[in-house]
Amino acid sequence: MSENNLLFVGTFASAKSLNDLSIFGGYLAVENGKITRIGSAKDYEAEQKTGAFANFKIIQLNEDQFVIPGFVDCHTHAPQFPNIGLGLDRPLLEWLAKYTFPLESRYGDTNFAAKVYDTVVKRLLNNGTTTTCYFGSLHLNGTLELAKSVAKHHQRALVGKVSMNLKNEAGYYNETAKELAEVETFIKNVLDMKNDLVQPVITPRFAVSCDKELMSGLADISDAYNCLIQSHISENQSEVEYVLQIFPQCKNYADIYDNSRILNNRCIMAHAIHLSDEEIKTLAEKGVSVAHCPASNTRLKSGLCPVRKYINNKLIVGLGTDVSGGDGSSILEAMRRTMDVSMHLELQGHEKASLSWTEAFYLATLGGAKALRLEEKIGSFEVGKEFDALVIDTYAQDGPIDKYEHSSAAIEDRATSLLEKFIYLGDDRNIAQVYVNGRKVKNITMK
Ligand SMILES: Nc1nc2[nH]cnc2c(=O)[nH]1
Ligand SMILES: [Zn+2]
Repeated sequence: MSENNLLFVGTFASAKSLNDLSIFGGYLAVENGKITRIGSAKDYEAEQKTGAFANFKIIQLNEDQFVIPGFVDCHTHAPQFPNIGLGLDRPLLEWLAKYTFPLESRYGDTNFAAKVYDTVVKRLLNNGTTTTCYFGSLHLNGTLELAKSVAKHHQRALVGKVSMNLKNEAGYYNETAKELAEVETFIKNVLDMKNDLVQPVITPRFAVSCDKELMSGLADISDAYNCLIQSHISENQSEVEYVLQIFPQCKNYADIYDNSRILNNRCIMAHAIHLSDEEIKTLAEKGVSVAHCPASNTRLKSGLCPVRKYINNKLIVGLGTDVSGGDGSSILEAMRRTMDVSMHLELQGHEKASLSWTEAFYLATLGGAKALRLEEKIGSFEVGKEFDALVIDTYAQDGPIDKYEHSSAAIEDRATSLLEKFIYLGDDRNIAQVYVNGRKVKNITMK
């Protein structure tokens, strides 16, 4: 029996598209990290008898347990985790100046960075986030510590060294030539790690912190290394007004980035709350994806992001926690906030704006994988994809979900109800096992 060959037997749920939730009972085989076979319960019985699975470690789930794809967090700030749940009394630009830049400035200290980042990565894996797209800080070596923590704990991630060259009160920025050189060194260092799970992402913070020269230089580096590029757009009304003042030649916020050549199908933009129809069209045409961060958008009083409208306009959308603007690091929580914000929009008169729990589940998994251009590898259960997955134990001991004898007779499909309950009520106590590329990175002993 090989530890590299795993055979899960039980119930599997994954979203194949926004409107196609697939739930089936049967088996799923993993060899060297990849899904190699999927079959029905009947196939399993038959093949088992032939000894076809003799070389597999069998993980037999009970009727209250099921397997789902790992969660994808398309946007969070690792260095801001010490501030999680603190300082949420100011809107964006004041919040950055008062709380965020002073904290991020400390990550020149690599010991401090290593300690914080280890805690961050462990917390996210415990929450079932198998893939994260991270903002680090301005510091080259500090952010390399983040890449090292990710590799050490076997998470899948995109890691970005933040770029800023415009002055701020905290003195937290770099001169342009130094910044461009450091970004290139950062990329080379991450690529030299030769870790298939970790890739660099170019990270101009936003147009308040970066001029056109820096952003165009970063666009060139992104093209040269075929790297993804991430930033923030149109999060807060005062931010939008300010950037239009400092880029008077640009007709709107998207135009600023377009002029710097950073809008393309390798680009992920966080927030995108206050976009005009023209900007939505530009982002969709360029193939830009949006990281929707509902917790942060509420806590920093930024606004209600019209996700349904974006999906209808063919924008690719994934979910982000955006710590520490966001007050939680769990994608389960982000799914619920997504449902709430979309319902608040509907209650305000935006027709059919609300997103269902199955749609939120899609955004948290395959939607996020698409947003990060990882859909060929992860996000759903298909033969050939890498096995990033969570084993869910619905009624875990001391967990948040109680088992009742009777629930609504209208809910016929037991497996679907278990997933629905987990999405509305579950937390990390229900996430019994976490796998990244077939390797177990969390294990709670199950009944
Ligand atoms: N929410 C959020 N928005 C930003 N815009 C620029 N930087 C940040 C940040 O750190 N957090
Ligand atoms: Zn952010």
